[in-house]
Amino acid sequence: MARDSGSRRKDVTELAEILDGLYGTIEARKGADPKESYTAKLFSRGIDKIAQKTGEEAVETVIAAVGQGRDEVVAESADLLYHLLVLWAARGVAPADVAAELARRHGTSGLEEKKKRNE
Ligand SMILES: N=c1c2ncn([C@@H]3O[C@H](COP(=O)(O)OP(=O)(O)OP(=O)(O)O)[C@@H](O)[C@H]3O)c2ncn1[C@@H]1O[C@H](COP(=O)(O)O)[C@@H](O)[C@H]1O
Repeated sequence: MARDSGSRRKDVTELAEILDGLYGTIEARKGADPKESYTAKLFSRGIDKIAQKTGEEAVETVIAAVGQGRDEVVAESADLLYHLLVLWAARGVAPADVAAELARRHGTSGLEEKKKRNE
């Protein structure tokens, strides 16, 4: 059964808090020992490797979406979100930057926006 908007808001707030905490942990791993931390290992390998891993996780998520169960979609989505946050941190993008961009788009139809882009 679909969750009501109050429950959905609570879920989204919880997700935002988790992502914010995870982003803080990721930032704190900059300069940490790559032998002690997977995040530090990714940072030490540079943006090309981080981008490659993020792409792989995106592909694994869509493969799960079309051919696997809900649990696999959830697990691959968590991997993807983690790697996306590492990519943001590597490029100096804060969650607030993406939130602002989504807020700016909110209420504008995707089709309308596409039309403006092609004008
Ligand atoms: N959420 C995650 C998370 N999700 C996925 N992963 C790692 O992402 C990797 C993906 O697996 P792959 O098999 O694709 O990659 P791999 O073979 O290990 O790596 P490559 O050799 O391909 O580079 C696994 O090692 C996972 O453990 C994560 N690693 C860390 N976190 C979070 O980051 C925090 C900090 O972790 P550390 O930096 O390791 O302390 C942890 O407390 C977690 O909260």
